[in-house]
Amino acid sequence: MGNLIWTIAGSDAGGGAGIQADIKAAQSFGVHACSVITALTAQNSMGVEEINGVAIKVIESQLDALEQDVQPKVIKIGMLANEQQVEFIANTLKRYKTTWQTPPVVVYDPVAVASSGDSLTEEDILPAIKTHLLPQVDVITPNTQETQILTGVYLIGPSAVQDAAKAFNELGVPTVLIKGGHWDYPKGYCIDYGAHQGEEYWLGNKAINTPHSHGTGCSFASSVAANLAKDYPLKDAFILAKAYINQGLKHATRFGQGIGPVAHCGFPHDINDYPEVIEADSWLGQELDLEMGSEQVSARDFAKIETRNLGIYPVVDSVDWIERCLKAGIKTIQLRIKDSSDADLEEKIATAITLGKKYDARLFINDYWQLAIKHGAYGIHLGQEDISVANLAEIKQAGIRLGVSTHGFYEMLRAHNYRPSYLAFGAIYPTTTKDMTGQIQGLEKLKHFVPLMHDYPVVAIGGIDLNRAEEVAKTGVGSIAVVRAITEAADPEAAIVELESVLK
Ligand SMILES: Cc1ncc(COP(=O)(O)OP(=O)(O)O)c(N)n1
Ligand SMILES: Cc1ncsc1CCOP(=O)(O)O
Ligand SMILES: [Mg+2]
Repeated sequence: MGNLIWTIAGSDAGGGAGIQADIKAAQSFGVHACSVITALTAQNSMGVEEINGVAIKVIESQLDALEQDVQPKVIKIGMLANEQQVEFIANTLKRYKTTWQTPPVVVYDPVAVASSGDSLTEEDILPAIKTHLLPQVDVITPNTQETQILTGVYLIGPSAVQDAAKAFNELGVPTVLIKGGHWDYPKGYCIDYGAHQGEEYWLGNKAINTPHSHGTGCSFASSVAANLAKDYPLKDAFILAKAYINQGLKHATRFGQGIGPVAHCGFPHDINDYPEVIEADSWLGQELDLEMGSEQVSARDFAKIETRNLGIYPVVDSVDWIERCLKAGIKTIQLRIKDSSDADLEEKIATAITLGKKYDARLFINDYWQLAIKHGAYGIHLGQEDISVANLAEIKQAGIRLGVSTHGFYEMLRAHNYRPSYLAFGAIYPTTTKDMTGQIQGLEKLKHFVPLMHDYPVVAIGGIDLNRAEEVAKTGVGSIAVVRAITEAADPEAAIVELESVLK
């Protein structure tokens, strides 16, 4: 069931962490949280006074009541008070994973110590966590201290962080998100590390200087859980969780006499709250010793486009279509030829560029950036894989605009590193034009993407036809790229007029 998670965690009487934080974080992302309470902690902003673990039969009855009603896609685990609870939850998760039609994804925040420094367990539960619980966990979100305690790896540098993630893999957890809030490497920065399905992600930003950080761990893990429940890919859930915490730390205030709680302010809509996707060619990448791809020649700040509203943007595969659309008044267009063995490729590209100039239009060449530079194109459109291998410095030096494809929040921020001329976002809907399996973004993500990236011209692409154009236009997007809505229209010229009128 989407848009719903279970959180199995402790109650914080102070209202800043535990179940209370979990519910607020999930709610901020539009996700409902069912709550199974493992302990009633007596704590306030100054410390933990009592833990009060809940009896197993009471935990069991909460779980049974929920199981009879709703089976979530994601279960978030937080504080477990004693060894008995760890074993019981581990066995229960094992049963869910083997008997439910869709096994739940388990996100575990290994809460052992509160931000006040006080222990949050009644006894030493470490051996039970390692033996019983971790093999049932899919995603773990430890901080520096929890990583060191659980793996025995001391985080002295980036390679130690990678080693710790591998140690978690060996303990049975496939996906690891290590939070660097207390790591302070490089000095003054907060770097988080993710390892998932053979991919690695480093996210970073300047540390936010506030003492009021109570509940960040719970809120981070619940944000990850909520966004996974929405079927967002792990890397997007990771980005959103970090942006959510940054936003919350910036707005955090004190309520009592001690450490105040992280604030819960809804979906993070300010790009300044988002971390940098750290790549090898950046200053942070060098500090972390990340390896540069051998072919990569990077650059940023590409030529600007004179407007943010690129209008209806046909993406077509022939010179004939280019000419037909330009004659019909189109001002932004792309030549997308996917057959690189086409004998007349260069001639087609050169002719399309000449036509673009004749009709005073913004003509982008997809993929063939060398030919586009050679023939003086207005712009080049590249995919995420292409920006790792294309010579971006040459494109920039030629003064040619660069459009970049993005599929989700992680790729959005990766593209933002290069400050391209526009950002494309898609596929918004399923399409038969290109295999976009697992990359359908939907309208809700576009609604967030447009205000976040308001400094760029934004192009929505994928499965958009006349019927859908209106809801897409309502997101405020300045351009809609289409293939079939024009090339398969009974009357392409009329389709162009109708699409343009919806976007205006
Ligand atoms: C406007 C626009 N947006 C996205 C794409 C897709 O480009 P890319 O990711 O390079 O994939 P291919 O088009 O090469 O299959 C696009 N072409 N135009
Ligand atoms: C090239 C491309 N990139 C993302 S979706 C897409 C195809 C869009 O085609 P259509 O408008 O026919 O769905
Ligand atoms: Mg391409």
